[in-house]
Amino acid sequence: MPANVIDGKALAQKLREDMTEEVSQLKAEGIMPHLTVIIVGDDPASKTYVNGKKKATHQTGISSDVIEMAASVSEHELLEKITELNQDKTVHGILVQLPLPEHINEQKVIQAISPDKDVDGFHPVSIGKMMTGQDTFLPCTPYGIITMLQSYNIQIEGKHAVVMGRSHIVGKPVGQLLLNEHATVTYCHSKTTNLTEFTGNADILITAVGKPNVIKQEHIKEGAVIIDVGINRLDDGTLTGDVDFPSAAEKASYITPVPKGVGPMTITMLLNNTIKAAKGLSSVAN
Ligand SMILES: Nc1nc2c(c(=O)[nH]1)N[C@@H](CN(C=O)c1ccc(C(=O)N[C@@H](CCC(=O)O)C(=O)O)cc1)CN2
Repeated sequence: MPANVIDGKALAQKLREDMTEEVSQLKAEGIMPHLTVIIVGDDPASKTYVNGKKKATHQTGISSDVIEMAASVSEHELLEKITELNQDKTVHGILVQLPLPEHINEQKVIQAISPDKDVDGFHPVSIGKMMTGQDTFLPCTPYGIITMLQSYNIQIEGKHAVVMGRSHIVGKPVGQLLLNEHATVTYCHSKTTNLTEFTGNADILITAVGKPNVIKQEHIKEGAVIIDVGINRLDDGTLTGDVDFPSAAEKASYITPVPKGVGPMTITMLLNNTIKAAKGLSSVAN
């Protein structure tokens, strides 16, 4: 039987409708959630994602602004801007779009953001809290993946989840969140040998490697849940994931498409985190 397709776009839409309600309630209480996004340089993909964030906040009633900095900006200048935003009580969430130019130390920048405003969930304080199962901002793409699985009533507990990729943004945190939900987690990466031994054993397979169509039907287990985080733009301009969708869909039980799978959930969870930040700040103020 062909797989059920997990419709990330529709789920994101539904969640955003609920968030719009919540934002209007917050506004009625005198709280105006505000997100500030910093983009450095003019990478076209980053610009698209930042525009998506701006549009999504606007549609949900969250106020936002985008600070554009030249690719030549110094690390010091960027850190100063973050310090200024940390002190600004009208700003609830701060996000620095990644990647940054090579002369800027990404970790230093992430660590400069106040953990109270870390809506990306990348600060070591947020990561430490996530690892110890405490309430915190969760990284948006991994959080979106868990939300998708839960919304489709896909069992995580006791399942073997295999994560391909070990980036700070997706691979590592999604494995931790799956572990928090009581999955048995295996990480695979570029140095893993006998990769198909692992992928073929996965009840839940998360691919975040950025290589078009590397996972095919023969690499997966019958009935597996396939979550494709890859966003690969082909020469003809079309987007494709890490998974060969048509062949894998014949064998999987659930599968996410690219586009309109995991992608729309990333920005949705950012909205969720911004609302959470706004609520947190209000309780501090009261
Ligand atoms: N500070 C951050 N930087 C980056 C993050 C992040 O979470 N925080 N993640 C990615 C990029 N990203 C958000 O920033 C992102 C990626 C993909 C999508 C998305 O909706 N994709 C669509 C396709 C869009 C297209 O046509 O290009 C989909 O898959 O349907 C949203 C956000 C790296 N940087």
